[in-house]
Amino acid sequence: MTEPLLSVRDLKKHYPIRKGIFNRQVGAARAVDGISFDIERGETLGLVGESGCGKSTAASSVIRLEEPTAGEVVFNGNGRENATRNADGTHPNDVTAFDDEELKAFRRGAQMVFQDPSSSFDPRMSIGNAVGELLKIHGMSDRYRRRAIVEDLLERVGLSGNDFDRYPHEFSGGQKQRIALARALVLNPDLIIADEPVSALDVSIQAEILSLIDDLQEEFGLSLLFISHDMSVIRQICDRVAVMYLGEIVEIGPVGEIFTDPQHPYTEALLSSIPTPDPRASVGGIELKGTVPSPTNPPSGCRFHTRCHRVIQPEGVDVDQDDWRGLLNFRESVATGRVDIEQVRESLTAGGEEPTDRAIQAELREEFDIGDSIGDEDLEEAFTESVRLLLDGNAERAGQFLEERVTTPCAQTVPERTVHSPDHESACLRHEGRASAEPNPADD
Ligand SMILES: Nc1ncnc2c1ncn2[C@@H]1O[C@H](COP(=O)(O)OP(=O)(O)OP(=O)(O)O)[C@@H](O)[C@H]1O
Repeated sequence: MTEPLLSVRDLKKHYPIRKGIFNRQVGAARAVDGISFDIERGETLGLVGESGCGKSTAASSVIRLEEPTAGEVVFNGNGRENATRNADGTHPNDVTAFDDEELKAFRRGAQMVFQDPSSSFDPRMSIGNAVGELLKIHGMSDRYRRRAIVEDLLERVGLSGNDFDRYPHEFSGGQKQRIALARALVLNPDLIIADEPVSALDVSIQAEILSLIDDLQEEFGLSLLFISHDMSVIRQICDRVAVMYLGEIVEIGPVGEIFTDPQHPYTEALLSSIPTPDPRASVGGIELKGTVPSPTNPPSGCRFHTRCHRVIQPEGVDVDQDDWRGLLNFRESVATGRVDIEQVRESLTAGGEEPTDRAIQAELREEFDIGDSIGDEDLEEAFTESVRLLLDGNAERAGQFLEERVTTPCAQTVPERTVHSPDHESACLRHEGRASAEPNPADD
């Protein structure tokens, strides 16, 4: 078996949070919190997730635009193929340990393309010089040779060699992204990391650029790490996809399988948000409410449990899943002081309704999508009793009461990775008991 071009193991990037006059560290934003994946030669791996999941931080940590907090990034390109581990277990191709010279060489072999092509160019530099700049930096002093290489590349990305002397403002967004691709290719890299390369472009132009990336990948034998928040873009361009949520990879597998047989509820929810003519690929109707929580204080257990539509019910309980989700949301809102009984009273009165205790309870049921009666005596009692405590002005006790009575395993246990088929893994407690993935050596 050939070695992957890139092997990322347990990569972490934690940003320190500092406070006070002594700038003391009081916590950390765990933007990337232990991710592992490989990219084979010629392969495109997608990294998908909502805004704030840590995709860009992952990309810039891989390429060392940011210094990773921990983990290993083994890059076997640039003539560094077939290296073996050192006796002390470190790897000679570990980018995180490269010195300046090795880093410079690595940056020849791994290039980045960013979302906004407009801000990636100096408006005073011709696009030919912008594309050729890296050749100069990396030692090619013959400017006629540089020009010939750049003109050829401009043609390969669908522009003309005659565009060499033109300036960025003379080009559209799509054309600028073509120029950015030419610039990324000029040093003949093995890997391109593209961070949302089409999301700033019109939909009609997106397809053209995706198809260009596809062609270039084939022509140049490139590997790609392709970052996007958009599942439909991922489907068009990627071979495999890693789904990222709050600093972690929750599912990884071949694109075809992930689209037809998603295993993690977060993947289902992302898929559900794209319109598709293929009924097999649609898991419609799942609404991802709210936003990704802060990585400073991620939820316990499975990080997705606070938004998950499949969150597990306690042993022996079998109530309507929407009621269960609603009850957990209610518990969370009470715990964080976001249920304001006075406000409910006022809004009932403003609507011409008498704010009786019963009306307030009904209003809360509606607000949290909890049915008229939860089909489990204990849970129904937990709800009504906590509302009674809130009505009595005892919010703290209501919070404690719900915490004791409304619990899900998903908040308590960190899910292990489960293998569904070769190459397809996810981390969800619902699959516990099925074959676990081989332990990741970097997790030790
Ligand atoms: N320098 C920083 N200091 C503290 N927190 C940061 C820093 N940079 C990013 N973060 C936090 O890390 C998390 C991940 O951010 P990141 O930009 O990597 O996510 P993303 O998935 O790429 O989202 P987007 O598509 O919006 O860029 C976010 O919560 C963000 O606020």
